Amino acid sequence: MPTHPPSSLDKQVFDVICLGSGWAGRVLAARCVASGLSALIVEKELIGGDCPFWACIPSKALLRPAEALDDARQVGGARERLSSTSVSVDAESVFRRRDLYTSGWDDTKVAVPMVESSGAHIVRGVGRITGVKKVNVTLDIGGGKYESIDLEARQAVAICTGSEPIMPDIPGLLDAKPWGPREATSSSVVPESLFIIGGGVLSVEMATVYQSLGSKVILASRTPELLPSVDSQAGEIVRNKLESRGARILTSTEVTLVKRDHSSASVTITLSADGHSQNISTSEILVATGRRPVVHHLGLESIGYDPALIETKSPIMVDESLVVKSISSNSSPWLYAAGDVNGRALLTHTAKYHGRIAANAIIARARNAFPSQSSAFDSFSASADRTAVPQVIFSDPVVASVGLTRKVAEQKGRDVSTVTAPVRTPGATLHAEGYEMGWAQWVLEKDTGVLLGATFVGSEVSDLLHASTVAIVGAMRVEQLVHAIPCFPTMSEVYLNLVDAAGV
Ligand SMILES: Cc1cc2nc3c(=O)[nH]c(=O)nc-3n(C[C@H](O)[C@H](O)[C@H](O)COP(=O)(O)OP(=O)(O)OC[C@H]3O[C@@H](n4cnc5c(N)ncnc54)[C@H](O)[C@@H]3O)c2cc1C
Ligand SMILES: NC(=O)c1ccc[n+]([C@@H]2O[C@H](COP(=O)([O-])OP(=O)(O)OC[C@H]3O[C@@H](n4cnc5c(N)ncnc54)[C@H](O)[C@@H]3O)[C@@H](O)[C@H]2O)c1
Repeated sequence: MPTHPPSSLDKQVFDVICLGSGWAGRVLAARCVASGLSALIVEKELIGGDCPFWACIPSKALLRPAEALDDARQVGGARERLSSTSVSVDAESVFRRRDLYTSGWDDTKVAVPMVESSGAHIVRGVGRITGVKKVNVTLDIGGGKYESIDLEARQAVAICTGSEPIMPDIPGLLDAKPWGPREATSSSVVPESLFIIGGGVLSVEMATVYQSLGSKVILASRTPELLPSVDSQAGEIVRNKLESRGARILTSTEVTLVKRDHSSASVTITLSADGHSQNISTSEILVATGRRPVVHHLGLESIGYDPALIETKSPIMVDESLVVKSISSNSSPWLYAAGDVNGRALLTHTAKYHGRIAANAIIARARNAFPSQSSAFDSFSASADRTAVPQVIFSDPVVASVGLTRKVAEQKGRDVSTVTAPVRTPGATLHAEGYEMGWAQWVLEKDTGVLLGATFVGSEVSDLLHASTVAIVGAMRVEQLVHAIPCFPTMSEVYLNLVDAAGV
């Protein structure tokens, strides 16, 4: 039952109205309220958005038990307590742990109180823009009845509607009722075999989860390498580990036909690679072929936004303070788009960052204090989107990267060099005797030595990343980084290996 139907609203005018209660909308609303503005969040599903229920939190909750078991297996003294090397995670307990972290998909336990304690108002329903600073909210209350309310924003409306999975147009796929990210993160069933379409972040993380739970995993990527968004060596290391544990990885491969036999519950997949085709049988399929922004049915046409951009489901174009471009309006900037919907980086931490930047801009404009000239490091510009987006891929081993890869830097016409080093430090070997997979790389601007990108691959490397993020944002030169002394014996001594490799 909806807890905050439209009829529960005691006013129709708010300073700020957010469509969507994911991290982008929640951070934006909370910051505006903390500055004395009133804010309303409109949400059509669970309050909290994707991250706590169907994305980051359940996926990482599912990954952690196998990681902990692996760590124990690599450390003498702990290893001996495991009765045999074939000990694996207990699937039922893994799912139970995941259910705790998602609060059983009940948003009233954590997410609603969190928003309410921020002082933002919440209403359940589908939000739609009906004109400049105007929003309509409709809620289906069952029995063919709807509740609806027209609202007005004094300062701003923020589109924080997130993204949705892309379903590729493969004959038979829809009829086979494949899993998407929601089913993969909320399932309490371990399929005997799982065929994953896609070779990106979600594919690799879910391959790791279901392999650890006992499924036979087959992954088909149309790209020649796994994880094409990071440096190819990182994708190669992850591929080798998945294969060493029994997964079958098919690259440069297209799925051309899917056929589910509803009587036997098995699915036959037809694949094509190098002009040859083959059939593979599986019990379940996961589609992990990327996401696109939720821009349809938002009423954007009512304010002159190009219908072709809505039709093609293109990300909403925004300026540096995340104001929507290309709408017909004579009033000062009032419409913002934050998080996945603007397509800049589809990550929770960037959604939070966008919420912060857009809120800062809304507050400054409400106070007539918005600067006439913007600069990269003012608090109203989402400049990190262009230079220093960090991402941790929770594969085995973990891949943590920030900034430019060599390939992207070169595509941008930058003259760069790379230095690489093993994550082989006293800290790493103390962490785990079997620490053999660690690898790190910096991308440096050739003539200045300024750090542009960093990648770390290995167990427990995720927290190594932030130091490189700070160095990239600060445009630090590798000579300066010699003076950032990492502690002994920690894994951060990989930074010594990198400055050594850079010859400084
Ligand atoms: C399986 C998986 C794992 C992931 N793991 C990570 C991770 O480990 N780390 C990371 O940084 N990122 C991760 N991501 C990405 C992350 O989940 C997203 O980037 C993040 O949730 C985006 O937040 P958002 O606020 O933009 O949108 P969302 O969280 O998607 O919120 C948008 C909300 O808007 C609502 N909405 C849409 N239209 C309307 C409307 N018309 N009216 C009212 N409400 C509406 C939706 O119901 C939704 O609740 C993962 C994604 C997936 C799929
Ligand atoms: N740890 C994290 O930060 C995390 C985890 C999961 C998801 N996410 C985010 O969620 C988003 C979605 O993840 P994703 O893995 O679905 O997207 P992705 O963009 O990372 O990867 C999709 C992959 O699917 C491939 N593909 C597309 N169509 C295909 C087809 N018909 N057949 C075979 N392969 C095909 C693409 O080449 C691409 O490599 C990403 O932007 C990601 O950043 C983040």
